[in-house]
Amino acid sequence: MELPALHCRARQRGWPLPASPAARRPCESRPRPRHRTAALCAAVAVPGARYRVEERRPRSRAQLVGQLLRLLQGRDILWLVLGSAGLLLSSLAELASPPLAAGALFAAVQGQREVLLPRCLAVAAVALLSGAAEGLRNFAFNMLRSRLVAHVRRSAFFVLMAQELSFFDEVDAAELTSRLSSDCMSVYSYLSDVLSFFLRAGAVTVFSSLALLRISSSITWRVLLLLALLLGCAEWYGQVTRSTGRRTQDALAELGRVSSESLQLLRTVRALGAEDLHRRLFRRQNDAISKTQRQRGVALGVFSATSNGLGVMLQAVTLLVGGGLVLGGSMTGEALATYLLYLDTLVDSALELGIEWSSCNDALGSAERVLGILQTPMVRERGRSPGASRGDVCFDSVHFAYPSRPKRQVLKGVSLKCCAGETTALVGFSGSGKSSLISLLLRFYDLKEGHGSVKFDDVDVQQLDRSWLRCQLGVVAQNPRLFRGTVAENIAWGWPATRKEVHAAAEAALAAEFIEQLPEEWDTKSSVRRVQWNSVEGYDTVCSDEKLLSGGQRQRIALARALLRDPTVLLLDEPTSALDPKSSALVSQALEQAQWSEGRQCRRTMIIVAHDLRLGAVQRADKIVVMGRGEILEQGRHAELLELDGSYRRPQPSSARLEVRTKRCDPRVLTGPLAKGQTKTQRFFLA
Ligand SMILES: Nc1ncnc2c1ncn2[C@@H]1O[C@H](COP(=O)(O)OP(=O)(O)OP(=O)(O)O)[C@@H](O)[C@H]1O
Repeated sequence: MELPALHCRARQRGWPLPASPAARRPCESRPRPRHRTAALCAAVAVPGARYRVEERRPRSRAQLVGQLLRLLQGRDILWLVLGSAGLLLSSLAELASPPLAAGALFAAVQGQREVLLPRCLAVAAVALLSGAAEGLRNFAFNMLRSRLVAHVRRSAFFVLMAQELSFFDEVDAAELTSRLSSDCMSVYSYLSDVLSFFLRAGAVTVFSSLALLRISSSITWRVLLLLALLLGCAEWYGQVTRSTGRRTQDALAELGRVSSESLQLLRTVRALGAEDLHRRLFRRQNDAISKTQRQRGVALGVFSATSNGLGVMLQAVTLLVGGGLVLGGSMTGEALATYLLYLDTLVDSALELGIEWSSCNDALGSAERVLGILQTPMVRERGRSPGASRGDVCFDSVHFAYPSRPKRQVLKGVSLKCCAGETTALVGFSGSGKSSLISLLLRFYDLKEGHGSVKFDDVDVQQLDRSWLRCQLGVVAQNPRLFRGTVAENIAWGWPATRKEVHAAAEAALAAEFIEQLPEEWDTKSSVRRVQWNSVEGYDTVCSDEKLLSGGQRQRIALARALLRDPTVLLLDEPTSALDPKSSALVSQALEQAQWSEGRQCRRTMIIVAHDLRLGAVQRADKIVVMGRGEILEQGRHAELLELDGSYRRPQPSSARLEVRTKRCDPRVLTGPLAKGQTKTQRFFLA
């Protein structure tokens, strides 16, 4: 059968085709209970495994199939049994049909009216049975696939969400996103190919070969020789499909990365005048995809020509040898007709088998990657949740290196006590480890044993429940990010709050005034909220990251977010960086106001990371800690440090000051050639 006809037939039957994995149908399934997801993850988890996803790939195909089958539970088994029953019935019906059809044909040729009708009825009955069995097979396997893919995708997402931040330092988030979307779909095609289509084609190939051997072994060995050639050809085509498919997937992933980065950072791209560079990068990947598609097209052309030629040759050889046997009287005409019909079935199924073998291997690769995610151990440990907290923070001889750069010591024996209700300002050179201290307190990273400890209310943070700990700590990051949603939703993100509480938090963060003046833009989702909350204010304006709001406004929304949770400790990482003096003054005022907790009727502990030493909150801090190269250089109150006449009084030029100087001097001096032995810094100061 011709390849396009084969594809067309496959499409009619709802089988997936190897050339267009992307076009395969998406699948949905009913949500399942949580414990099921945990069970799925546990089923494939390898205890004690390292973080890298690739390192834990299963070694053999059998292991992989075993792992996929272990994902089947409960009702999945029922769908599997039903699908297999349909598969068996449809294969048997396909095998029963050639002798019945040949019998009916010969009854008509020989004028045997009395047997013609029953034979035709038998052909019709087998066709009906085959149709029903096909329907059952497709329906049951489709149900199975969609349920399983939804489980796998959800489990993979939950596993990723449960990872520590250090996991994402080591793997590419874009790659993980691609695995979640495209590879989960490929698991779907894997199941579709192997369980439904591939097994059926395999069964029909074996049974029809046996039937051919039974009818005439002398024709069959010649046929099988030619068939081996045909299978070799299909295997070659499969290899080409596999390698071009893999290259296309890689190029598509890169194309997605380039295009999303270009569009997300369009402002920066424009400001740098780098549009041409981005066009070139995009074109390179796009051309790579076209090239692999062209190679695939050539291979398809060669394969269809060869397979059609070999198919015709098979029939010619059968007619030649079989015709001789019929003329010699050692074979009946009916047997030859049955043989030809079986041959057609065999060629069809053998070609399908050859083609699907390759797409099955492709999908197996994807399944492997997805299972790699599922094998990543989740952080499950539950620590203590002591109830109320005071807000004492203590860093005790902390030595720390990021897991992705284990040789670079970021903190070298830092000891620091931040008493409850006091404000501590961490100042110092860029890269000296200030934000790393905050990350350790938040348990974004854990200290290794013997590398000191971080204590919250005199308890090592590693013994505390992460969620409880993070509820006690309110964070305003250096560059706060907003989610797509209304301003009110953004303030209450992940926290059950009433509208009144959202307003109070916005007021405490001095954000209420600008929020109320925001334009009212609605989308369907927020208009639901509008009815619920009966509100028509700027709080329902839809915003998203870096859209609509300025840096200072986003920082105040982040402060409102933190205050809504009424934490005992406020962690502020560069709260006024990149703000103009007016916004900076507003945020400073908001911070001063934010230190008093109305709910707890006490002062919060505040830890401020700052470059701007003029910030009121820094100068008024109970303790100012000056850091340099992972160590504490000096600490004390503002006046004490000024008196000390050390790093605090005469800091190295910070990035902000560098910026001011850069604006004043001739840019050519900064970009011109360096004198012999001169560093860029020396050139800058000379300028
Ligand atoms: N996720 C990470 N993985 C590896 N290294 C990191 C990571 N985050 C920060 N670092 C490195 O740790 C060092 C300290 O960084 P940190 O952000 O703590 O400094 P900082 O004092 O807060 O700097 P800045 O004032 O510029 O924000 C830097 O050398 C930085 O390159």
